[in-house]
Amino acid sequence: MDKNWAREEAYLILNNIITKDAYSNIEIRKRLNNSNLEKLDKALVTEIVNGTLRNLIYIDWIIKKFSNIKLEKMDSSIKNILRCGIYQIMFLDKIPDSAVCNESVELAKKYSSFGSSKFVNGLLRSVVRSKEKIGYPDKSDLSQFLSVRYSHPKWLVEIWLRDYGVEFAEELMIGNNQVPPFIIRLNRLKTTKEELLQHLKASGITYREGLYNEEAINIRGTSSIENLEIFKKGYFSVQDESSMLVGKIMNPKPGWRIIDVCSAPGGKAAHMAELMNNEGFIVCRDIHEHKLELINKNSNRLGINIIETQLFDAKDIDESYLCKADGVLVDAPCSGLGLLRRKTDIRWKKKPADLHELPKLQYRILENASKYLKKGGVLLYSTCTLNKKENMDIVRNFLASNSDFYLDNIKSLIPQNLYAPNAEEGFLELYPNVHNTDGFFIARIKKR
Ligand SMILES: C[S@@+](CC[C@H](N)C(=O)[O-])C[C@H]1O[C@@H](n2cnc3c(N)ncnc32)[C@H](O)[C@@H]1O
Repeated sequence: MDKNWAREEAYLILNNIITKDAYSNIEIRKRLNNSNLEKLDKALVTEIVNGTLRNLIYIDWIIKKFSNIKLEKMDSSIKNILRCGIYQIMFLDKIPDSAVCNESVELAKKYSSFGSSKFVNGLLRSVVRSKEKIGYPDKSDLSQFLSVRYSHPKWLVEIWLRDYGVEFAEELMIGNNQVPPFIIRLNRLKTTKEELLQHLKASGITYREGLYNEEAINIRGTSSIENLEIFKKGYFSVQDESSMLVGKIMNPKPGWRIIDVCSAPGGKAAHMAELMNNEGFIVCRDIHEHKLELINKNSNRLGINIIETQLFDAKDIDESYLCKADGVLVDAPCSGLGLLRRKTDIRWKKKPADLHELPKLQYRILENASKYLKKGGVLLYSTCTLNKKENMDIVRNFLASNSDFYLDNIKSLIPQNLYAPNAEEGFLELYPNVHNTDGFFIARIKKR
């Protein structure tokens, strides 16, 4: 295994994510799919990039502690070399600290200058010398302490302290720093569970059952899922169990007409089509044309032919669909704060201002979408965020102004082993620290 190469690749990927604003999950997948590195090296690259991003606030706090140059003034390549180095020193046992220092110095010479390599050497060696006593900021400023301790932005810590209290907020942040499980969803239109499991085994992939959904399989042992023949044949999709619960709680029947107003890339629509045994009709809309293409490609791969894609802005109303649908899905654009484990860059790329406009947009989309529903139809509102203003507040406001709608008891629709204290009230909140899923919100609303 060539650790040097792997660590250079990790630095290059991290640099692209931070300086070119690339999405962490997409950048890692793209670079590793095209790389000649071996499987173990690829795993190390992923670990260093995601680990550094997950712990970025803490790592930057350490750099500030040891540097006589202000972080903001530092050359970005040097900053990112230091970040990768400090992650390895503080969090990884498998690489000796001296090797990390030496290789970071070589990277600094290659991607910056000889002078900067001396700075990198000095700083990293100081970190190594004091690593046992670096600690965290003082607890007198609790949100600052938690922000650095768990590498979450201070503004987000403050929202969660307000919404959940200290103990739960802290547990949530610990949950967000865990490596998430890799879950796939069996496609019963194409294969059986037994057959899929045999194929996984034959491809050297280890697996266990999902936690909540019988079509969920938790897998390990592959870094390039798209290259697998069984993926190309449409035997499965990649989807977290939280998202699968959207389909389960919609509980669509064969023959239903469904409108998915914010549908791309179409994971939940495809699941609903599978649950409907590919019988009925699903209109998938989005405002981004290129994303609709992904839905079409995915439907073909999965053998689904009941999905039709349409470019349509959910802020507008389509008179031709009024009172026509058995089910309407509003999987709303949101702040994505439930995905911190998976999309490791979200926590420092997101800004508080990004959250301000969302509730207005979400409310408008929900209100418009509700008009497409038949009497007795199901309106499902979901987000992958953990922010009450984008979740229950939207649903409550909607119900307050639309008396012909009510929250529907979902107890019989969710797995018995799922902790869901609000199921009878018609909604579900999922948390990484409680459910080991992405953070998610789902409400099932019915029209009288
Ligand atoms: C959370 S994602 C949907 C994920 C999808 N349901 C799935 O399971 O794959 C939200 C989607 O809403 C789309 N979107 C954002 N604003 C929209 C609008 N005004 N009208 C329609 N779609 C919108 C985004 O492009 C994005 O694809």
